[in-house]
Amino acid sequence: MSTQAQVRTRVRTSVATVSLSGSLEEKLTAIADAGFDGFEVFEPDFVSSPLSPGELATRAGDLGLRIDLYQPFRDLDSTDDEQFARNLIRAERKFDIMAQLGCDTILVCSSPLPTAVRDDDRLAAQLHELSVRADRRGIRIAYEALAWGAHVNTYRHAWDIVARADHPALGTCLDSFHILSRGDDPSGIRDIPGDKIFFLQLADAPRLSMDVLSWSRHHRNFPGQGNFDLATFGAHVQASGYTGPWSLEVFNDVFRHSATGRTAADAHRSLLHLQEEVARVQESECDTRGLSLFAPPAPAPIDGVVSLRLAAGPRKDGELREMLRHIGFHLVGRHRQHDLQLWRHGSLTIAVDATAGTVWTAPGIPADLPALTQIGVRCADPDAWGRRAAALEMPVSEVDLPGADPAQSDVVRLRVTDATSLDLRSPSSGAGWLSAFEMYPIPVAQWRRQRALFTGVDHIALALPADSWDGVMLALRSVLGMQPHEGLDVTDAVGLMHTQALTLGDGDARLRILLNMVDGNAFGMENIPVARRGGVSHVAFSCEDIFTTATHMVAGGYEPLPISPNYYADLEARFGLHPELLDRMRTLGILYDANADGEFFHLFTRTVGADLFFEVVQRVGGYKGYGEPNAAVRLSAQLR
Ligand SMILES: O=C(O)c1ccc(O)c(O)c1
Ligand SMILES: [Mg+2]
Repeated sequence: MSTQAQVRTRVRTSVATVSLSGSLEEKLTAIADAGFDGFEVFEPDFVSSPLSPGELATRAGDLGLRIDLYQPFRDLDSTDDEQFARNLIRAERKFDIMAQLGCDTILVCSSPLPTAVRDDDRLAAQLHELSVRADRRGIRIAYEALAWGAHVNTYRHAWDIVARADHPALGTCLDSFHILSRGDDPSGIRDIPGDKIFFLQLADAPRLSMDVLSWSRHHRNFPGQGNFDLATFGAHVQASGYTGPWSLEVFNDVFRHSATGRTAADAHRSLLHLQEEVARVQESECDTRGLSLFAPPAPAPIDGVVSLRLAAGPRKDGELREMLRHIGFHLVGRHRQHDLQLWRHGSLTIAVDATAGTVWTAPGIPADLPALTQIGVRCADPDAWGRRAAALEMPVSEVDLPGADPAQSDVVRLRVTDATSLDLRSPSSGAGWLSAFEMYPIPVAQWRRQRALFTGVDHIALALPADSWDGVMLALRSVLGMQPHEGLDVTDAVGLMHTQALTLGDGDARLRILLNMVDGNAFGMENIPVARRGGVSHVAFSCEDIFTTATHMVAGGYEPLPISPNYYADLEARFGLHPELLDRMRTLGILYDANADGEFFHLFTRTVGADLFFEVVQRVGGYKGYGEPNAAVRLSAQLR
C-alpha cells in the first residue's frame, strides 16, 4: 500500500437544463437551491431565453454555479465538403457564445443523418479539424455517440474515432442512456483513459420496448428511478480515472411540466444515492480508484410494520370501523383530545382518524377518499434513520411523544407521498404514545376468544398520481434502500394501471410496498369511476392459513367478495386445482396464483369510500409476487 496520502476530490454535481421545467431563470434558481455545483446549457433553452450570454454567465455566477457544458452541437460531420465547411462556421459562432458564457466544453453528438461520414478516418479528420479550431479558442470538444447515430452509435466507436483524431482538445462524452439502452457492455469504459473522458452524462430509464430515440426523448429519469444498472456503470467510470462532473441529462415528459424545485431536489438526491451505490460496487471489487464518493449514514435494521393510521373523516368513519370489526380488529381505546380511535389485532395497531379535515390536508386527494396517512415501522434506532434521511436531503421530522426521553426521538417521520408518511418508531415509542389514549378494559373472555388471524402486514399499496411517481420511487430506494422489481401494466374494468413493487430485504421481506399509478393524472377527472380517481391503496395482512382466517372473518361479519364462477373454472383449467379446494375457495372468495417459486392465496374486502380496501394473503413456498393476474377479477367484484 502506498504511504503517500491520496488526495481524492469529491464528485462535482451537474444537471442539464433540459431536465427541468420552467424558464431558464427558474431552472437555474432551482438547480442552485438543490445544491448542484454546475449545469449544462441545453441550447434550445438558451436560444429561447431572453438572457444574453453575458447575463446568463452573471446569473450563474451569482448563484455559485459553473457552466459545465454547452450542448448539443449536432450533425458536424458530413460527406458533403461544402456542408462540413458551413458546419465549422456554425461551430465558431457557438464558440463565440461559449466565450461569453465562460464555458469551455461543448458536446458534439454523432450524426443520425444520411449524410453522416461513414469512413472512420475521414470522420476522425473532420473532428480533428474542429478540435484545432476549438483549441485556438481554449475550448474542448466532447464527442458523444447517440444510440441512433447513423454510423457512430456506441461508446467504443466514439472513443475509437476520438483516439484516431488524436487531438488534445478532443475527448469523449459518455452518456449512460445511450450505452445501457442498447444493452452494450459498459466494462470497456475502464480501458478509456480518464482524462480523455471529457464529460459524463447520467440518466436512468424504465425498461420499455420501444425505439431507442423515443425512449430517450420521453422516458429517461434520474438514477434510482429506473431499471438500469448505474452502480456498475459508475464503478467502470471510476476505474477509468475520470474526474469531471457527474451530470444528469434527463428528457422526461412528466418532468417537463412538474414542479421545478421538486424535480431539481430529486435530481440532486439521485446523484447522492448513486454515489452510495457505486461505492458499494467498488467496495465489493476492493477498488478505490476515482473520485471520493458521498457516504450517508448506513441504514439501520427494520423490524416490520406495526401500526397504521387511516384518515376516514367523519363521513367514512362508520363504514371503516365496521370493516375493521368484520376483519377481526377490536376497538381498544380513544384519544383524550382528538377523534382518534385505536384498533388492535394481535400485535397490529390501526388508528382511525375521524377528525374533519385530516384527509384533506393532502393535496389532490378527494374529500370522500379514506386515506392511509401513516405507516408505522418498528426499528431499533429511529435517530439513525433521521440522520440518514437528512444526509440524503429528504424532508424528515422528529415527533416527540409525551413522556418520552427528550434526548432521543421516538419517531422519525419520512414523507413518502403527499398523503402518506413512514414513521420509524423505537420499540419504546408505544408507551409514550399510548398515554394520550383512554384505553377500554377488555373482558378476559373476549381476550380468550380473540385469535390473532394475521401474522403481520405482507404489503401496502399506495396510490400515486403520475407526477409524484419517480420522486416516491427514488425516496424509497435511496433512503430506505428498497429494491425495485419489474413494473407491470394491469388492465381491468376501468382502465390501465401501472404497478411496481419495491421490497426491503430479500426472501423474508421486512417491507413490501406496491406503487399504483393510474394512466395519467386521474385526480379530479369526472369521467373516471370513483373507484379509480385516486388510484388504489390497500393494506394486505399476512396469515398462515387463509382458510382458517377467512372462516373466522366470516364468523365476525365479513362478507366474501362475489368472485365470478368463470374465474374458478379458469383456475381449474390453468392449474388443475382439486374441485374440493376450488369449492372452498369459491365459498370464501379466495383467489389464487402460482409460479415456479410457490403458491399464493389471497382475498379482498370491498372498498371503503372510494378506493381503500384490505387484503389477506398466504404465501406458500417462495412465491414473491402479489397475485397480479387477479387484479381485474378483484376490481370487477369490488365494483359489483
Ligand atoms: O436526443 C438528443 O438529440 C440528444 C442530444 C444531446 C445528448 O447529449 C443526448 O444524449 C441526446
Ligand atoms: Mg447525452
